[in-house]
Amino acid sequence: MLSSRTNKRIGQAMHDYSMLSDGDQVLVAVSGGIDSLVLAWLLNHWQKKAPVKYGLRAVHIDMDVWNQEMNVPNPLSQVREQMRLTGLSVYIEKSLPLGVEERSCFTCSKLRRKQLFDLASRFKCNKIAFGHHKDDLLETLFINMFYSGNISTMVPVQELFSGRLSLIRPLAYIDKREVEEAAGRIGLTAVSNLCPLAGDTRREKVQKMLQDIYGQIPGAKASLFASMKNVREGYML
Ligand SMILES: Nc1ncnc2c1ncn2[C@@H]1O[C@H](COP(=O)(O)OP(=O)(O)OP(=O)(O)O)[C@@H](O)[C@H]1O
Repeated sequence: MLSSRTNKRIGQAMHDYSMLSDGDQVLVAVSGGIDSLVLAWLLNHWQKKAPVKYGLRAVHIDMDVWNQEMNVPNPLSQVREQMRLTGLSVYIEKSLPLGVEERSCFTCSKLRRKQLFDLASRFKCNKIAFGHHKDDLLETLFINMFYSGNISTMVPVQELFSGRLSLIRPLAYIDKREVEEAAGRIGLTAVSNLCPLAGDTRREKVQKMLQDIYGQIPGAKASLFASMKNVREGYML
């Protein structure tokens, strides 16, 4: 159901970083956004044909605190419905409590990450799959340079806790447009994100800047992406 180009690129990323091995138990982190829905469909679909045998457990952290704050109904039934289309059942757990004074994008995502680590341990999963894609990786590279003074990004595979847990990003080689195209082919629809803090302004600024560059310099996106694999350390300060 994926285009052969998209299929090939995802396979390449999985292969380049040895993302999956026999016996892996993968916790699939599903926000309800289009990226993680496509990810869930993909991992479920590949499980049937992959040469390695792995288990899957999809989880969604219910951020009801934000729905209440925005006075909108909880979209859980939509998350369940979309997950049904991916072929995976989803375990839903309420988000950890977030004090009023702690409400920031940073704290919220830090707590969610911690909760995902706990869920992985509880479900005996050695990997957590995230829906980040190529555009996310490129934006993070620039956010880190502009705002934190370092050159780094989210990596396709990241080992934590002395290798007891790995984060994997199978969509790392495909861009947002390809994820959306895949979603269209599969018939998935994003569940809207009603977080009142949504719209990370730093990310939005960088997104706009990058779109502008891609429009002006043909091939810039491919070059920038290639640069992340081609750091000439001898020519850095
Ligand atoms: N509430 C959640 N429950 C489970 N996993 C989540 C949740 N929110 C985010 N994630 C995971 O973290 C990744 C990045 O989160 P981010 O907030 O950037 O995603 P999003 O843009 O809201 O949704 P998506 O990436 O699914 O389109 C998601 O792709 C997903 O794997």
